[in-house]
Amino acid sequence: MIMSGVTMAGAAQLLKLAGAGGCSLAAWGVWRGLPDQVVRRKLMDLFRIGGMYYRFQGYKGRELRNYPLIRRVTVYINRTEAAFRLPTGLDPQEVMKKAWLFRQVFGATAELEQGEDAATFVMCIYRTSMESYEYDAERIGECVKGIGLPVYVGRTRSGDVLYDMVEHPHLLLAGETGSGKSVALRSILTTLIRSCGDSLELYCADMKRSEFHIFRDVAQDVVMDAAGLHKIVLKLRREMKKRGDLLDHHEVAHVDDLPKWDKPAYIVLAVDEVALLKKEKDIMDGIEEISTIGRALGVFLILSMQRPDADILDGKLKNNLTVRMAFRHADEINSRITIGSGEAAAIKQSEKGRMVLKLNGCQYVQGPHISIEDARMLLEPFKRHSDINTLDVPRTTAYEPQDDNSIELGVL
Ligand SMILES: Nc1ncnc2c1ncn2[C@@H]1O[C@H](COP(=O)(O)OP(=O)(O)OP(=O)(O)O)[C@@H](O)[C@H]1O
Repeated sequence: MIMSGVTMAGAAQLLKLAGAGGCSLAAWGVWRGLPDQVVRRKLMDLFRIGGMYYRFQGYKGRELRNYPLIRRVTVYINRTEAAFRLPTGLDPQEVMKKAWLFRQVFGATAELEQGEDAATFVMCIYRTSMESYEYDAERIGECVKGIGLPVYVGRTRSGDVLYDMVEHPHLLLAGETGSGKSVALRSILTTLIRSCGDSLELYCADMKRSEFHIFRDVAQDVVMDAAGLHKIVLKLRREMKKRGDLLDHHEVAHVDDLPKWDKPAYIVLAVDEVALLKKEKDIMDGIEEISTIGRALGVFLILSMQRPDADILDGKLKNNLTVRMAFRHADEINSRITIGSGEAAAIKQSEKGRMVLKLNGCQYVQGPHISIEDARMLLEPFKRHSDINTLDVPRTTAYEPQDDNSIELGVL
């Protein structure tokens, strides 16, 4: 419900002052104090401080500035909205990069959204902050129904956020210690396991040796050190070679286009604290290779790290990790490495599980909370009671490649 740009009380006060012939200065003072006017002034200051204007030369070479045009400021019961349009020549990316500044000026509940028309933006200042909430397996199960490889991210004020890994393949989670990465990984993997069943083969590598043990006997393999991960990477490399041959044999470009009887399961490799593998060149090369060719072959990555490490994220791997979840970052520089803007540094320490999701633009999302005990209970029905590792078992498919020895074990 709209309360109107000029609040009722404010308008009444304004009229009273004007009607009584009260000094116009007082009326001006009241007008300036109206919520929408305060927002307009603060926005103009923000454009100035943030250099969000188009600079051009005027008469006698004088520098002139063309600022964004504030089209409206509307005060609703639960939020205040301000819409503005950029002047021609000002790059919208420059504004998106400085989205953190809107939170700094208007508080933690301010969010910036880019309109369909690239030059229009809407900033919302909500009255309440996004609340944390518990993982509800039944509801989330309903939400993700029908999605091939669903990643349930969390909630914004306008509803649930989820996506299909098949369309947006490789994911990076980054954030400082205690920001909520492990809980998010737990929730994402629990949802994947529960919704995909046999169409998913999960491999987990926990470099911190902290909690992936809950996926033992559910995932195909859970390893806690570099040597174990090295073996998995080698297996996946062989599997990718097989799948490449399979696509070639059926003359299709993606595993989803294979006939049903010959379609392999999706593979997800989740690595917690990948930065600890920085010196393991073989493993990092293997991970980079998956990020490059895995998509069409149905092999996907979920990587997490505390500090976004520029060495690891430089180059190919960073470009291939198309979806990023940036939990609280220590500073703007780190946040820029992860999502290309400083927004993740504006997340407060108390906002556990809050992230900036970079997927077709950036948005703030609150992830659900799930305890280790609850995850263990939800995974119980999916436990294998024998020790079958499917990549070791020959697949019974219609097509079996003849030459499978072209990749030497031990050499990546
Ligand atoms: N979505 C959430 N909702 C509410 N509380 C959360 C959420 N996520 C995390 N927390 C709280 O924050 C604490 C730390 O979270 P978590 O262990 O996931 O951090 P982390 O980023 O993995 O830290 P580290 O890198 O040190 O392992 C949790 O024990 C939990 O109490």
